[in-house]
Amino acid sequence: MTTGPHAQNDAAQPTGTATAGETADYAHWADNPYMTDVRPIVSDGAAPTPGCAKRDPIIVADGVTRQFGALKAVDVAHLEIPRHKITALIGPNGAGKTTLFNLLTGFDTPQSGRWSFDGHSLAGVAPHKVARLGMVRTFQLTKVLGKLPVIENMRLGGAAQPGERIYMALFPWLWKAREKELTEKADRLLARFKLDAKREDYAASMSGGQRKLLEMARALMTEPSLVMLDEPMAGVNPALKQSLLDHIKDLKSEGVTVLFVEHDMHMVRHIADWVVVMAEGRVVAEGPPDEVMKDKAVVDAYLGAHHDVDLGDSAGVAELEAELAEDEESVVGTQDAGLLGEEEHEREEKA
Ligand SMILES: Nc1ncnc2c1ncn2[C@@H]1O[C@H](COP(=O)(O)OP(=O)(O)OP(=O)(O)O)[C@@H](O)[C@H]1O
Repeated sequence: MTTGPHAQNDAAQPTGTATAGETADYAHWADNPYMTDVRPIVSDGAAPTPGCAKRDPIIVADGVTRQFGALKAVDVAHLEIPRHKITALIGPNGAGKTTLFNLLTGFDTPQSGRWSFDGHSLAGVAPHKVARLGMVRTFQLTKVLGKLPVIENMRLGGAAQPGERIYMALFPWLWKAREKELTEKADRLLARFKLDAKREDYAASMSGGQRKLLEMARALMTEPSLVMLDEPMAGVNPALKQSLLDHIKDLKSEGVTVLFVEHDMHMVRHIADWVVVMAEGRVVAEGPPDEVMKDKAVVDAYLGAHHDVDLGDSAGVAELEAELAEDEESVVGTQDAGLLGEEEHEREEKA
């Protein structure tokens, strides 16, 4: 697939060298300039503090607030998302991650603030126009159309915009050519995501993981330069998880910027170049995954007083769960359990 941003960002093309230790499976990324770019993500000399300036931001948000009654769901003073990188947006349940996604993509309107994508101001821009500018998203609960075959879901992802439709009605032969082009693109993407065998199946017949893949494939129909994924791993079985991870890395290797919300800390540690942490609507920490997971504000946001845990380490998390089970103030085992509760729930489901 040829994705949009590459040609237009030649000046920003990374020049880093390949990092050592890549496995044979990932050999095709070893010489890829986007995968091996080692230049700092922050702008010259800046420390990785909440709201820090980036060397090459693709999204810049200022003073974005969203209140539901008395609750300030989002209160982001300043945030920059680095171009050509994979950024994870993490935080406990209710931190405001999805609301921020909704605001940035035009699915919700903030009480205040401004934000831009690739230099275009997006305040007040409708979601379909945001997508046309090159910024697409998926949803926590997939929005594939169950009663339509997979191929139709794909074609809709690249469907004509309202103005284009009138034009096509007047000149049907143009529509035929466009439909052929859309179908070919859809088939290429289905093959890439190994969903081609499901082409004629109703989307409703697919597993949760396959629907996530379909939603991601459909998002790529518009050849975006930024893909925003809301909990891509939720409900995905372990076999498909690896494939999803690889697809996300492939996007990066093509110069696509990825921003994703995720509770799965192993995934965050495995693929994120940068992590932004939200708690109670605010950005409370930012930085490379290894450093952020040790940050006191992050550990506080997730785990209260249990400061000695490495959030990316399964043994550490298991130990913590055992500790919390004994702790009367702990939310483990209740509906507020958040990250740890989800991991426990997933294990129960697998058992
Ligand atoms: N439409 C709404 N009306 C009222 N409150 C809302 C609405 N949408 C979100 N909220 C509240 O805003 C806060 C932030 O919610 P949001 O879904 O953005 O959090 P999140 O970080 O994405 O959480 P999770 O990880 O559980 O998905 C929560 O307290 C939520 O209940």
